[in-house]
Amino acid sequence: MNLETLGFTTYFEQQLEQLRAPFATKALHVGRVVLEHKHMYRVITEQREVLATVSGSFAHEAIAREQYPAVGDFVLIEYMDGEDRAVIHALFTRSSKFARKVAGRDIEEQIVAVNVDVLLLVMSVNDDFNIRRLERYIAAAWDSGAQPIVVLTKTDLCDDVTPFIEQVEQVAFGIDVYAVSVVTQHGLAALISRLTVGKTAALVGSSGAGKSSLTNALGQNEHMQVASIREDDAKGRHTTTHRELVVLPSGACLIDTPGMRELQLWTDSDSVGASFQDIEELSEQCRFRNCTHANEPGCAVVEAREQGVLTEERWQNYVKLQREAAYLAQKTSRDAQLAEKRKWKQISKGLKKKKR
Ligand SMILES: Nc1nc2c(ncn2[C@@H]2O[C@H](COP(=O)(O)OP(=O)(O)OP(=O)(O)O)[C@@H](O)[C@H]2O)c(=O)[nH]1
Ligand SMILES: [Zn+2]
Repeated sequence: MNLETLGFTTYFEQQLEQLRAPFATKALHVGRVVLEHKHMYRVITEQREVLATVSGSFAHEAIAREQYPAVGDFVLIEYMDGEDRAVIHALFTRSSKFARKVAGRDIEEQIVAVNVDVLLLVMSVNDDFNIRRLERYIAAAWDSGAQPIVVLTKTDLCDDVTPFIEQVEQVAFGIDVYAVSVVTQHGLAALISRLTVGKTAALVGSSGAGKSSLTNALGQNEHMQVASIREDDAKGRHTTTHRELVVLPSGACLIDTPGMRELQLWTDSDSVGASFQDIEELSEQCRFRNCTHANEPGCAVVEAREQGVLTEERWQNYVKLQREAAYLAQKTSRDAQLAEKRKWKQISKGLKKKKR
């Protein structure tokens, strides 16, 4: 598998020399993480597939969880002699990142996939069709750095997809919409033509939206099987797992991880704004620059709502997402402050000990 097929674009190539420099005496290879085990990574290189762990100094320098490799990452690895094992020495800077909130008191980011170029927002045209949910996904996509694409599935189940596409286009500015059916194959070729060599795509969408069916339809005759990998666990039992990054016959890579499938919002106010450009544009027409769109005179947002140009549902969803983004921003900075405080406590404790 050559590096280009693995999605190693000029963005990553440009980092190579600098990243390699500190390891001049080592024979390093570029690889891509296709699966994350506990403290172990399945990595594909031009030559082979290996199981890799991070080096001691890598672990020493990685403080936050997000500094560890994730599915989709490019890494510099060193093969271990005579085994299909390797050591990860360095991580390439990511082009995009998907994270979710981890349940618990502290809000921690858990990375679910990285280096995704195209995010396929999968939604069916039957009972799963939900414009408000789509708005959330679009905000998350812009936030990550990936380009969103809407994929409406199961078109064979409705007589006319036009009204669905029109509804989507009203909330998805500048985003391409594809309507497909895996039953009739309708629209698949057009979607596949977007998934070319060097691109990495990922799927999000609710349960039953048709993600697995779509993956199978896109992955026919694939080079790198979605098929299971047999391995032995710590107790010597055979287990099977799946690669979470595969190369499609069209040449693109496809990431499909459980975390990605149930992606939640981890977003900021800017990306909410990016997916509600109509509201941002209206705000600029308000008489007062710091208009809260509540009851100020000359408010363009209120006017648009009254005239029905801006629907009540869309406005409410915008307010809700902004509130969530504000809450997260506040919570994150408070957690960061507390962490900083703890760190200095540790340091001053250490100093006191030394003095004694
Ligand atoms: N009629 C029709 N049914 C479809 C189509 N695509 C998927 N389905 C059906 O929809 C159901 C759900 O599809 P899946 O591909 O399993 O959905 P999913 O998004 O992977 O669901 P999770 O695995 O729960 O996340 C299955 O019964 C599929 O057979 C389609 O194009 N047309
Ligand atoms: Zn206003």
